Amino acid sequence: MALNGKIAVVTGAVMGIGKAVTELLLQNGAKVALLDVNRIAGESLMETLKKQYGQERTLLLNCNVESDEQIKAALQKTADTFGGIDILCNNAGIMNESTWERMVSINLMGVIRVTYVALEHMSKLAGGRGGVIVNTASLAGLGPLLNCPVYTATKHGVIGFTRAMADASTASGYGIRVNALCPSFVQTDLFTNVLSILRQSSHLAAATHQMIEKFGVLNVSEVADALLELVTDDTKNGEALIVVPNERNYITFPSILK
Ligand SMILES: NC(=O)C1=CN([C@@H]2O[C@H](COP(=O)(O)OP(=O)(O)OC[C@H]3O[C@@H](n4cnc5c(N)ncnc54)[C@H](O)[C@@H]3O)[C@@H](O)[C@H]2O)C=CC1
Ligand SMILES: CCCCCC(=O)CC\C=C/C=C/C=C/[C@@H](O)[C@@H](O)CCCC(=O)O
Repeated sequence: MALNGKIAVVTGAVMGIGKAVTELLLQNGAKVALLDVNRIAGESLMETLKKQYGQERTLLLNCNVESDEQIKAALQKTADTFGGIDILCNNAGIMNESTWERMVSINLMGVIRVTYVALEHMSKLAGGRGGVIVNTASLAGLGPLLNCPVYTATKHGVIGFTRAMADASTASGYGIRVNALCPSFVQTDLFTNVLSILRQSSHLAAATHQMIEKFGVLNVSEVADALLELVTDDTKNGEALIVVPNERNYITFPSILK
């Protein structure tokens, strides 16, 4: 998929990975609707983006992915403003085991909610143009993080949902590719906050620090570049792309499960 003129929706767009993804999509000619709950950071980012990319290529929408009503309004506003939706980056997520039900509602259910509303705009069966959906999972979606079992579960769920939706799209003729991005640790506020929590209490802090040592810490640009590959490579559907520093690999799932 060539990005010039394409219309993208990014959730969790104003900080961290989502901000890097938004900027890379804009650099490649796309228009971007930024969906987030952080108004202050969003308005500050929009000032920068409008100076760099003009007034017409970005749209900031206050949208909590826990709210079906807010999601429907945001995607309708995007379609009305830009003329449709071609790309969806389900990126919004948190890591807080002490509010695990909210984490499930955002990390997994949020991906499901936004995907289902986006199908009404993107699917060729609904009059859409087709397109691509990339869900930000995690390396913790492929293997367990012992200090955050519920976070692990949400990311495993994102990958399972991604692969099932990819197969459903192919079988149904939606014209939409659906892929998952599985980064290791990434230098963002989410990661910094986790480290501060570990310092305070977790008896599993040592094990987590060992994993950080083992897998390394990515910068957000490396993650955004990997997402761009999933967006632009029309051969990719139902894939899970692992991203670690200086390396990217597509996971091969057991053939019995294909
Ligand atoms: N930072 C890391 O080490 C890794 C992060 N990930 C995943 O990447 C995604 C982005 O994480 P980061 O950029 O690190 O986090 P971040 O905390 O830097 O940014 C997350 C963004 O999502 C927004 N957000 C949070 N809850 C929301 C909601 N209910 N509705 C709409 N927006 C909401 C926040 O306001 C923020 O702008 C998450 O899904 C996370 O699980 C995956 C692997 C590693
Ligand atoms: C705890 C902070 C979570 C931050 C957000 C993330 O999603 C980071 C995920 C990064 C890495 C996850 C690694 C998971 C590894 C497991 O699959 C397991 O293989 C670890 C085994 C480690 C070892 O070999 O000892």
